[in-house]
Amino acid sequence: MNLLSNPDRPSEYVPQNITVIGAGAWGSAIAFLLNQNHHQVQIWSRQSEVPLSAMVADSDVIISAVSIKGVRAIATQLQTANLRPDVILVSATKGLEPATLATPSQIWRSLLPVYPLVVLSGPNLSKEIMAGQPTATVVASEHPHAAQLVQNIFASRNFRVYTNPDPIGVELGGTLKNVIAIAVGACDGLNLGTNAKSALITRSLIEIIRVGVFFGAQPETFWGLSGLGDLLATCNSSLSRNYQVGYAIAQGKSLEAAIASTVGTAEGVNTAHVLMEICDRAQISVPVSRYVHRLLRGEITLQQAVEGLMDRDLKAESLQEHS
Ligand SMILES: NC(=O)C1=CN([C@@H]2O[C@H](COP(=O)(O)OP(=O)(O)OC[C@H]3O[C@@H](n4cnc5c(N)ncnc54)[C@H](O)[C@@H]3O)[C@@H](O)[C@H]2O)C=CC1
Ligand SMILES: O=C(CO)COP(=O)(O)O
Repeated sequence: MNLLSNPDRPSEYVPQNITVIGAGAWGSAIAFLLNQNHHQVQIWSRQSEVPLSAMVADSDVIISAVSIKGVRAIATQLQTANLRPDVILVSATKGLEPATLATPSQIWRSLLPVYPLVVLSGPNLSKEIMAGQPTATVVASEHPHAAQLVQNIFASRNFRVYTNPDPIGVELGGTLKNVIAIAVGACDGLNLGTNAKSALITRSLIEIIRVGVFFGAQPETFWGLSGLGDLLATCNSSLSRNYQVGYAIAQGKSLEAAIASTVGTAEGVNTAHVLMEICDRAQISVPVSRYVHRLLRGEITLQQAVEGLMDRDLKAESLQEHS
């Protein structure tokens, strides 16, 4: 595929020096997309022999695609690196930090506040991207020029990129749907049917929006690719690791066995615990996520979770619920 044949690409576009941090499934897919667009791409991982600080010295763009447990360590290393003054940072992680309850972008902003930060999130199952299947994503930033630059470096015939001015909303859409994918995987594993699955996804979107609004996000962001879009992708695909964990639990596996049988990181397990701490403190009603959390902690069985959700008080279909 020829990058220059993309009619949307501005004429002043030039290939960039890009470092991708993280050589897991997502970092590899990101590097694959950028290589297809003829950028100078290097991947850094904990196994690399070159120190991260040396590798990023000439980078125009640095993209972090590590799991949440690595984000703070990576950002801390970059604090003392000799970064280009105009470097753009991109966060592609979907998770929440247990110790601080922070999102990845909040960690990046707190440690490296002077550089423009872009959040990349959307319905982006890495295996489909690696297979060249058509995909869309969102790049969100408070710095429109940075979002546009990242849009341009990624955009291709197979990868359509939208900008968005609500980074926290875009980030939370991708992060919180992982908890719901565990619920929907369990729903499918129990063969509860399409009505149940549809109800779970739809009611979950409302609770995701409640949390998003608490973080200062725009509700309409969650109707887009990084909210509803990623919910649909992750809850409808056995490629999703989070879905796989829920499905395996419904097959009778313990959480430990479900995680062990899943290749790669299922962030939703950790996210469920952190999310509950946030929602308990802020009194946000997230019934589906709460049942997932209790299930993962072994406090209830899957059958009790299903019954508990169906037995809740009758109410209006409202976003405003606070109980
Ligand atoms: N695989 C996918 O389809 C997508 C994944 N994501 C998100 O990207 C993140 C990474 O996911 P995957 O690559 O799929 O997981 P993975 O399990 O395949 O890879 C995780 C990566 O994080 C690195 N890492 C973990 N802990 C670290 C630490 N303490 N210090 C430095 N590096 C560390 C690992 O070395 C590895 O490179 C997750 O937050 C995930 O939710 C987002 C979109 C799509
Ligand atoms: O975020 C993803 C797709 O957008 C990947 O989902 P899993 O982490 O559940 O595999």
